[in-house]
Amino acid sequence: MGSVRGEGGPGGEAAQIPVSVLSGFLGSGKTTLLKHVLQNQHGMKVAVVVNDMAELNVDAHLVSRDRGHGIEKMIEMQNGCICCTLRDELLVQIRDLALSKKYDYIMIESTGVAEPLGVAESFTMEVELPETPGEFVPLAELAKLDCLITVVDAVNFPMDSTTEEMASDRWKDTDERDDQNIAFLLIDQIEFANVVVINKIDQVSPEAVAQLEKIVRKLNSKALILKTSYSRIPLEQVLNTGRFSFEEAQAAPGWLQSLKEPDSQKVPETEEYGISSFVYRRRRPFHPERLLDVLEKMTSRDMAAHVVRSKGFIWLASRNDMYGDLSQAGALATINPGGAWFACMNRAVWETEYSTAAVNAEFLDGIGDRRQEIVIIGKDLRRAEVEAMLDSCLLTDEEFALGESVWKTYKDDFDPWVDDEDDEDDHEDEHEGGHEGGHEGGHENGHGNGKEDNEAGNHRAHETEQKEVANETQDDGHTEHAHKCKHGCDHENAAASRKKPKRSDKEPR
Ligand SMILES: Nc1nc2c(ncn2[C@@H]2O[C@H](COP(=O)(O)OP(=O)(O)OP(=O)(O)O)[C@@H](O)[C@H]2O)c(=O)[nH]1
Repeated sequence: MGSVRGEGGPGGEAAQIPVSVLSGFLGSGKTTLLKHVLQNQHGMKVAVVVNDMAELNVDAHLVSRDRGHGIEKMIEMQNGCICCTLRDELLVQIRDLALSKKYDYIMIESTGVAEPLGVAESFTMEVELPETPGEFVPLAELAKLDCLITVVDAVNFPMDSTTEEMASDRWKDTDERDDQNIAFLLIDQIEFANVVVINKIDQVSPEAVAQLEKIVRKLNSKALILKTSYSRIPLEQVLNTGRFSFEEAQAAPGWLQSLKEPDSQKVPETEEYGISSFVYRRRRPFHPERLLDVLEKMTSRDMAAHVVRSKGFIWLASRNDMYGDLSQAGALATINPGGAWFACMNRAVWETEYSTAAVNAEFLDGIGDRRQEIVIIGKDLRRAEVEAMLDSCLLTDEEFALGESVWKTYKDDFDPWVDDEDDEDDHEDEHEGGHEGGHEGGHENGHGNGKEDNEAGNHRAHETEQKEVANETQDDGHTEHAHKCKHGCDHENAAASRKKPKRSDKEPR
């Protein structure tokens, strides 16, 4: 991929900086796509804006851990959504990135509840020029919206209540909309996209993928549709595509509607769809066996309807040296190896190389920086219930008093977190393969939402599955290096990550 800056190219005349915007429901694979792009683009200076609705920006942490793979600048925006409450801030950020003239491209990852229409509308707005206060220019003079990409989760998309006809007839019938129907958010995200990525096809049957493709096509007759595992898209389909057109956008129902509403009447998407979040923080390890049981419950059909997404950093009693990355999206949950706790490292190393104030602030006697820190996002979320479930996994006082030598003996059925040598081998494989090489090294719980019984069918049954798949060729033609690749980990070297994590690993999460 060449280094192309707007229409003028680097050093050329023009040059609004091109912008691609990633949307897609919670947990569909946006961060995975962003990382895939950053790791595989060559020579472009890419600035990324990562927006998370929760107060803790886990995505930004995961993306910045891959710094050095094409990412030049990371802007974190949390506690709101760039298509509504944070729109003004987004405008200023894009303006500043464009005016700096340091970057070739901007990629924006919006929250799972963002409406791409709202983000696109931002490009019709004006921004004040910082050096000449009072002078405004249209954002579109500085930055050019290149492409809106929506990632669709093939596992969790509610196909059981959706046929093509329903999608095109019933769902589009505004009379039938009720404010809290997330299905309509999914529809909006698909309808207003230039590229729709149907992701997680490794987890569903070819028939289910084909049906979902038909639904997407009914909803959006023009978009390019890509079908992927781990969001591995060809880069030229999402960067410098020239697919977004203001003329076409103007024809979309609801275009500029939100700009006409007075601010006082604007309802944030989180409220509109009944979605809320909280951060679960504790300073006790989880018992691995009890955590596995709870993850099974959280990914069950009933519970997944409420706990739509959880992600964050966990402390497993049986693995006291490293934190794990927990990620649950609807019916799927994984735990991947994260990095070393500071408490397990040579103090002289991190004291000289990392911000001691930030690290010291989270140190407690006996446990160091170890902790649970998990963002829970849900619809009509029953916080007390979820907290009680997770609390039941924490070691009791008696168990805690027994110490690490006993914790290590606990039954732990999560996949092993790989050793350094294996990790290096796997990453070599990945680079040779020319893609992110992305299978989870973690434990995965899969629940099919009961879809195996219906015509969408053949999702994985309610089961617990250890991923140990070797070099399996996927439908999209990629070879999947499965069992030990640490998807989402520091690609430089796990040894480095364990003994000396990057600064970003330990910046306040
Ligand atoms: N099995 C499988 N898992 C996937 C695939 N793509 C992504 N995942 C996993 O799904 C989880 C969510 O992926 P993310 O990329 O973080 O999703 P997201 O859309 O950025 O999530 P939010 O920002 O929280 O809305 C992670 O554990 C990913 O590793 C896929 O194609 N197949």
